[in-house]
Amino acid sequence: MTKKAFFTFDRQDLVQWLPAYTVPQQLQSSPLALLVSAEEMAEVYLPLSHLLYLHISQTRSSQHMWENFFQQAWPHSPYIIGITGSSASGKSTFAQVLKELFLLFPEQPRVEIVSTDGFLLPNRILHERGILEKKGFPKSYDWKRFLQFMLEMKTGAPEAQIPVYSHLLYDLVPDQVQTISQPDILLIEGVNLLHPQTTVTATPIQSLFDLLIYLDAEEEHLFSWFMKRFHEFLSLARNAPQSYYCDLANLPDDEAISIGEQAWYEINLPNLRTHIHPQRHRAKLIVKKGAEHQVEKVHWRTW
Ligand SMILES: Nc1ncnc2c1ncn2[C@@H]1O[C@H](COP(=O)(O)OP(=O)(O)OP(=O)(O)O)[C@@H](O)[C@H]1O
Ligand SMILES: CC(C)(CO)[C@@H](O)C(=O)NCCC(=O)O
Repeated sequence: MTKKAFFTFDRQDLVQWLPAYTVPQQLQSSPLALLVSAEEMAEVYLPLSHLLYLHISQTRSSQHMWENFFQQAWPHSPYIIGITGSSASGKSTFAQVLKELFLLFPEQPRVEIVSTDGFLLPNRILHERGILEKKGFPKSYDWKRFLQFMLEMKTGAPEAQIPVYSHLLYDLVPDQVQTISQPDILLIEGVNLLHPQTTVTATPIQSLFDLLIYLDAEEEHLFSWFMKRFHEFLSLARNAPQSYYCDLANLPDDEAISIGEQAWYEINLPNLRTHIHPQRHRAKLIVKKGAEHQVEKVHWRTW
């Protein structure tokens, strides 16, 4: 990484971003408190949310300036944050933590989370195209539909309906949609948000984000987080016969584990190495996590 292109902060630097902080009561009683400690909230996530608050406020004021200049009301458009990184890097958890913190902003914004998993092509089509083993690779998504959704959001559509993916079904959920109605802040999480996509859509998807965040971690940690979650899916599947993981849950442990490892080494790790990690410098904010998910360093792109 070129040093001049990024400001780098160690974890202990982050507290300086807030004049005074305590973990608000609401957060201590939230289900997320089981995952993210009060210390991590106070030392990392509150300072980060303050940084984002400033960025969001600055974007809003510049919008107001242009409204005055053009004498035109801007369409209702959410501030859109992309959260990207490897499978199991903690994107959905990170998005939920940010959402809880954003809800504490004085403006009380409406906040929604969307996963690009909903824009994966259904297994049937992945199978027809012979790319079921490439799930999560750029070519496994319907980017045109994703772009259409982003444009609807940015141009003030009253609501948009998008497909829903289930890890447990390992496919899109039939006849289920997520309805998004004019949020003020939209968090979008997915593995391949930084990939240029230039062959698929004329507009690069990155141009529709106000800020892109990359969650970075060593491969060995990502692998262990992936396997831990794989075990969680197996235990959930034991009582869910419709789950993709149900058959795996009934296999001897070592066979099930080797199927999980195969998904990591043959799909997610090649995706990380080929498409995801090499693009990380295109993010505005890179958050480096250590073995226990604790944030260790933060990089802010200066251009
Ligand atoms: N800050 C955190 N502290 C503790 N555990 C965490 C944290 N963030 C994520 N995890 C755990 O790591 C695993 C992966 O997290 P998560 O599901 O958020 O990842 P993801 O990047 O959204 O994955 P995918 O893209 O594959 O859906 C989960 O078991 C989650 O509980
Ligand atoms: C759905 C994605 C791409 C991202 O959430 C990923 O977690 C996934 O399912 N990858 C395919 C390989 C596997 O983990 O089974």
